Amino acid sequence: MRVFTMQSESVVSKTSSNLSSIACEQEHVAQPPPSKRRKTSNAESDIGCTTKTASANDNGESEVMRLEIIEATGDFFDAPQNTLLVHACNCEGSWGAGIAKAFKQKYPKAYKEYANHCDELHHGLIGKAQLILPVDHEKNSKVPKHFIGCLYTSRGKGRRKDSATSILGASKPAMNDLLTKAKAWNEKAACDEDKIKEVRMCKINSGLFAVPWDKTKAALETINGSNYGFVTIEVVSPG
Ligand SMILES: Nc1ncnc2c1ncn2[C@@H]1O[C@H](COP(=O)(O)OP(=O)(O)OC[C@H]2O[C@H](OP(=O)(O)O)[C@H](O)[C@@H]2O)[C@@H](O)[C@H]1O
Repeated sequence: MRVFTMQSESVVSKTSSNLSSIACEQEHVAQPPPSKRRKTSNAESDIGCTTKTASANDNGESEVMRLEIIEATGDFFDAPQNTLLVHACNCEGSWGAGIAKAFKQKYPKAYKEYANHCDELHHGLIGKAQLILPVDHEKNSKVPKHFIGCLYTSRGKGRRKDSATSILGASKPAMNDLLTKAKAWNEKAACDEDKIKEVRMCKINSGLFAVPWDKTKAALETINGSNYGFVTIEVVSPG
């Protein structure tokens, strides 16, 4: 068991064990085909699977680059290795419906980490995030090396879900928290194969949480991506 801490807070799930097996595998796993991309921002052409990283100016200072949300259509889970897949979660430990149910089916060990985290911290998770390492991935396995990002945007689910205003208010801090954890992970990663290479998200909050996507998108676009080294998030929805 290896716990990666920053400011005395658990940065990644505690049972993200066996990092050595995740670490530095010299794999040559075929990359899935790129999703069909539909540009809805003024991003540079064919930004494709590469998450832009923040750069420094001539004085060596980080430039302020707002988080850019690039929308595409395709299979959300058909993502390259080392992608961080992000979705919104309740704090009750349930991935029982919507895209969360698909996460539970595809990444059962990750689900246990999520559920344990909720058992431990419950509603204290609101506005925070959990970064789960690729615990379902093993060398040469068919399960891709995907990190999972849980944004705790509502305390409850179903009828007990928080108000749209509350969910919206929790979304930006939760994403800030996730990107902080992703940055910290990449800085500590032993080698390139361990790092998060890009960030992919569904239209969080827009389904069962019933918050209009444009509102969540606008809130996330105010984040200074250059603080974290990630300035682009690809949002992939079914075609
Ligand atoms: N299989 C699939 N493949 C690809 N895209 C899929 C998909 N299924 C849905 N989408 C899309 O994914 C976006 C988000 O829609 P969702 O309704 O999932 O999530 P949300 O963020 O509004 O709400 C979170 C709560 O839903 C869960 O349910 P439980 O509480 O567990 O019951 C959680 O645990 C939370 O509590 C929408 O664009 C959907 O079109």
